[in-house]
Amino acid sequence: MGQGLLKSTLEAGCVVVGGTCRDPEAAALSLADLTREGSITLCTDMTQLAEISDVVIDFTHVSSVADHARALKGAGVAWILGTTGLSESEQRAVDDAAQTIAVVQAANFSAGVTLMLRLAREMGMALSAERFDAEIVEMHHRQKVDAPSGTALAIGEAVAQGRDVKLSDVRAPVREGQCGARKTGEIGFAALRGGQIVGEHELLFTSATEQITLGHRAFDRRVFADGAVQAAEWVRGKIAGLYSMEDVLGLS
Ligand SMILES: NC(=O)C1=CN([C@@H]2O[C@H](COP(=O)(O)OP(=O)(O)OC[C@H]3O[C@@H](n4cnc5c(N)ncnc54)[C@H](OP(=O)(O)O)[C@@H]3O)[C@@H](O)[C@H]2O)C=CC1
Ligand SMILES: O=C(O)C1=N[C@H](C(=O)O)C[C@H](O)C1
Repeated sequence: MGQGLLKSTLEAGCVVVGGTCRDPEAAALSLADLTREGSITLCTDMTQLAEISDVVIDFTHVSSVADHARALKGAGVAWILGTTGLSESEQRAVDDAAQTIAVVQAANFSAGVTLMLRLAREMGMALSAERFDAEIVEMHHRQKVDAPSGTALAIGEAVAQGRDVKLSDVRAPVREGQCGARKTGEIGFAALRGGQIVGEHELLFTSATEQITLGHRAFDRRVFADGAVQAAEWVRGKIAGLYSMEDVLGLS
């Protein structure tokens, strides 16, 4: 995502002042085609990057989230956060930072998935848990490190919200072996991995007599990068708070 974000940001006419990397030499080489030598500052920590930035776009790894929250909150810099797979305590660090700075957090920055979340909420509201079993299937590239995807979990949250329950109370455990019959009201997840699949999500509501599905397929990772840059342009001048891609697209 780093390279795609750099391309999208430059094409949008924003000034890219720098980025973080664990190995500046390797990063400089891989970015050589995209930047003039010395035109961006490669920082080894977020505090350094925050000092020179108005907005930071962050698609990295969960292990960095708490540090990034501290650094950006300390510097008063807006944060566009796309990293997925956060634990409850990492999410608390994000929520805490959002008391001081503007944060746009989305598990998926595409307009299609943003709309899908709204539709999933409405379907959850309309299709009762007693009659319709809700299941979510996602497919991604072989390098993805977290499962289910952040998007799949966000879809699950949206269905649960529509049904006025907490996802943590109804999330089905991973099925394997003698796992027993499906419980009424459960929301189940299945994650498939292979090749270079960009990101596919399907929400299925199945009753005894019919099935309705809602799906999204991303063809190019560019869709996430462009959405994140749109969020970065939108967030400038916003007061502290936790915003979503629905806010950015004016759907909230
Ligand atoms: N919200 C959305 O729309 C989308 C979200 N994502 C999410 O963004 C994140 C990044 O995805 P992707 O770019 O594919 O992942 P990669 O593994 O390709 O890249 C992760 C980057 O994070 C950096 N990094 C910083 N700290 C760590 C660490 N402790 N361990 C590993 N890497 C670290 C690495 O930098 P370096 O090695 O250079 O030091 C690396 O370049 C994931 O959480 C993914 O799910 C992805 C696509 C869309
Ligand atoms: O890691 C990815 O690639 C993606 N991650 C996000 C997720 O976990 O939902 C968004 C998108 O599906 C691609």
